[in-house]
Amino acid sequence: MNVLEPPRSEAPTSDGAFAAWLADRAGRLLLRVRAEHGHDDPAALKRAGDRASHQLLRDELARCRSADAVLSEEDDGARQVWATGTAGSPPDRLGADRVWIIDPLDGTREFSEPGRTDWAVHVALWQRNAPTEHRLVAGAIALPAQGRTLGTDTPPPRPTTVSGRTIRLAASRSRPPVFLSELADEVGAELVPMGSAGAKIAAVVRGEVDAYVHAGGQYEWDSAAPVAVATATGLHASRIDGSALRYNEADPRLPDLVVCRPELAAPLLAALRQHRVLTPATATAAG
Ligand SMILES: Nc1ncnc2c1ncn2[C@@H]1O[C@H](COP(=O)(O)O)[C@@H](OP(=O)(O)O)[C@H]1O
Ligand SMILES: [Mg+2]
Repeated sequence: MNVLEPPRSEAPTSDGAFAAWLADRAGRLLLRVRAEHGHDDPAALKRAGDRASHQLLRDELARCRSADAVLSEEDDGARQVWATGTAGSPPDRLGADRVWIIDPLDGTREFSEPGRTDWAVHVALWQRNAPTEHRLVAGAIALPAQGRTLGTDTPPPRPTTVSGRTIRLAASRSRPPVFLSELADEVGAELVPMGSAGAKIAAVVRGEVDAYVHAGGQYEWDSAAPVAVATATGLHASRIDGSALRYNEADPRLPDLVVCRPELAAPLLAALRQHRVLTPATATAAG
């Protein structure tokens, strides 16, 4: 879906359309930041992109969804794990009924590299009374450099299965799990290195790859919106042990996941079972 930028006042009322509208707006801003800064100072470009997108998302959420809580990668203390005995008061989001889980710039590294299109903006809505285990009721992935936004308001159709060709398995280009090459050999897959969890899950949604497997570290904001879109499309999404992905937890770490065509879930999870025994799921090739 391509969303033309509407005037500020015309934020959609439905949460799904609002998520897509908001992610798209932040994406357009990031394109401007990238064009204005250039790539001479990648660290400064990353900082500028993170801040600009976070501020836009925060401002619009405060303006249009003021009663809801927010969990953003760029919030101070976002990575804090809350447990009984933790000093201070728990974050608002833990008592809220509706929480927007946002990653203002996923694939920050790729954003700072010229010509790369594998970076994204994630906007998801978690709702306490939702009927699913992940409780994500709306979400959108903006892929600004690809000129598209995928969202739950108009989920793309599930990609058709192409039989007889090699399975394509998307993997982090900078932090792939150590076991991934072996796993790919075992299931007869080729690895497709890519940046950004959102870009990789969007590639599964669009049928450009068949699966995405990650282990070794991530946070809720890295996968919430992409998982909302993937499951709305009918794809499988779980932890690599097959258990449910859960969001708005006291511990925001969500270190591993598998997103794939439904028919690949059983063989991939069976192969992953062996590797989880052999390799701690927290290990990555590059640390
Ligand atoms: N081992 C790890 N620990 C923490 N975060 C990780 C990680 N591996 C990947 N991620 C995060 O997951 C997102 C996708 O990573 P990758 O591009 O390597 O697939 C990135 O988000 P950000 O770009 O928002 O920081 C990255 O920081
Ligand atoms: Mg991220």
